[in-house]
Amino acid sequence: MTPQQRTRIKMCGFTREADVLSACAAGADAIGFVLYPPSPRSVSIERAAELARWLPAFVMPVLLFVNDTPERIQSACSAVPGALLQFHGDESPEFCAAMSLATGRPHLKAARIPLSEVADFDLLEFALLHQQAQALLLDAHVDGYGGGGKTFNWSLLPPNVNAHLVLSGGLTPANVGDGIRALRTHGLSLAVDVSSGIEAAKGLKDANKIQQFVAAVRAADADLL
Ligand SMILES: O=C(O)c1ccccc1NCC(=O)[C@H](O)[C@H](O)COP(=O)(O)O
Repeated sequence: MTPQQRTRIKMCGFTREADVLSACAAGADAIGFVLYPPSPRSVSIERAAELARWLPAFVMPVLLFVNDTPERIQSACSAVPGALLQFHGDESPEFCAAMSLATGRPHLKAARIPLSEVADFDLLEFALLHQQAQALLLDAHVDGYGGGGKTFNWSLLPPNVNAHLVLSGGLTPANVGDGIRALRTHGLSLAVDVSSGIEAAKGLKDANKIQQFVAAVRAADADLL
């Protein structure tokens, strides 16, 4: 039986102070900064540190990496106190665990799930491999590793995954309730993660969409809790 907990919300890909403030005011639990230069949402370590200083107590900064170096990960952790790490590339379980140990920071590991052959993705095996992760972020497999604004077929994921789950990939105010209902009992707990669905353009968030997204999550929880 999955413990009945409210759905926590991570919002990702921030580049502007005003957007960070909007997300925190709306009720985001975590704010992600993309430290992957090829992404249009990418910020420097210094910029991430500047933006993270606007976070109130108890709103978690998340630093997102794709196949990065231990040195740059360590440098980013020094610049952004208390940040959670998110590994969104091809990082091995050993690398992720070693970086959490070296930095003292928990990590999320992204599972990039094929859009069509979801059934071919062995989530139970992935969870077993990444047991050291604080949670698994279930994202759609898109070109460029992430932030693609596409959903995968949630109904094809197995239940009873022995991990905390973060549903990601193509979530919007219109569909996030369905995602919560589809996956609420699949893991030890459920959170949601969004980037494209709260944007006016890549890296530029829309305050109304942010508020609508949070309201939709709260409404889904109210139905289920
Ligand atoms: O957001 C990006 O540009 C990005 C680039 C490369 C790797 C990961 C990236 N984002 C990771 C996230 O956590 C996103 O929130 C997640 O992929 C969902 O994005 P979206 O489908 O746009 O909501």
